[in-house]
Amino acid sequence: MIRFEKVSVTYPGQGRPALDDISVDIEKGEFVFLVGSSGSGKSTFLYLVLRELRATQGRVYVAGREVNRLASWKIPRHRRQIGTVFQDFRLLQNKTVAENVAFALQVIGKPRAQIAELVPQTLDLVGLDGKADRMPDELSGGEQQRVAIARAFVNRPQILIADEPTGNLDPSTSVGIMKLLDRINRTGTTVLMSTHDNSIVDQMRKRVIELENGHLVRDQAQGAYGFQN
Ligand SMILES: Nc1ncnc2c1ncn2[C@@H]1O[C@H](COP(=O)(O)OP(=O)(O)OP(=O)(O)O)[C@@H](O)[C@H]1O
Repeated sequence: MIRFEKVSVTYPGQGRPALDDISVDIEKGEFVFLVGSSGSGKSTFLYLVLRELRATQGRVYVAGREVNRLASWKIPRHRRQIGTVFQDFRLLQNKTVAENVAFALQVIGKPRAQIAELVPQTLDLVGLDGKADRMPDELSGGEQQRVAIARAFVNRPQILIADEPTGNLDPSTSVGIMKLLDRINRTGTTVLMSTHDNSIVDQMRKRVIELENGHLVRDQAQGAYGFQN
């Protein structure tokens, strides 16, 4: 589903590459944690998948397409198959919960009847039934993140990218968010999540890819946050 072949990225004016000769293969339906200290290259990795950024060298394939070579008019369609969730939720503050989720479908031209069906269904899935008419600032952080996940998932993307999704949440709320991401993964969605949260990585025991100064230093099935034999 996601394949990096000898990928390097050097930002303009930087001597040292942010990613250096990364090769990795992520299969459809996998759940992968991307870990590493600040500046190790995690966001750069995610930006490549989204084609927010192009590799300086090497090839990035997403769902069978080499994204570096995508014509610019094809990029929106490419991004449509990837749902994204961020640490800071990024909800539209002047729209209700249901409107935030519906908006993701409106911008891609989904018919009204389909939106009316998918939005409540997805709010139900993320545990927000009954909160459809609330405004984002009337919700807890965990609930806001659930809205963001509903918005990312409502179009049933093949891939869900979560960049530090629990970074602003307390530990017990984070556990609920992880259960939800796990449930989404079980529907067949490939989940790629960057995190600094060692207890979550240790609890989930999923594949762990660790970056250090732009190098891939560990790729371990059912791994922990720090290396353990
Ligand atoms: N737009 C940019 N221009 C120049 N250098 C950049 C740019 N974005 C990132 N970098 C550099 O690339 C390296 C990797 O950064 P990246 O943001 O991918 O790390 P990260 O692992 O996501 O860090 P964090 O955990 O703090 O989000 C760092 O050395 C960073 O300073």
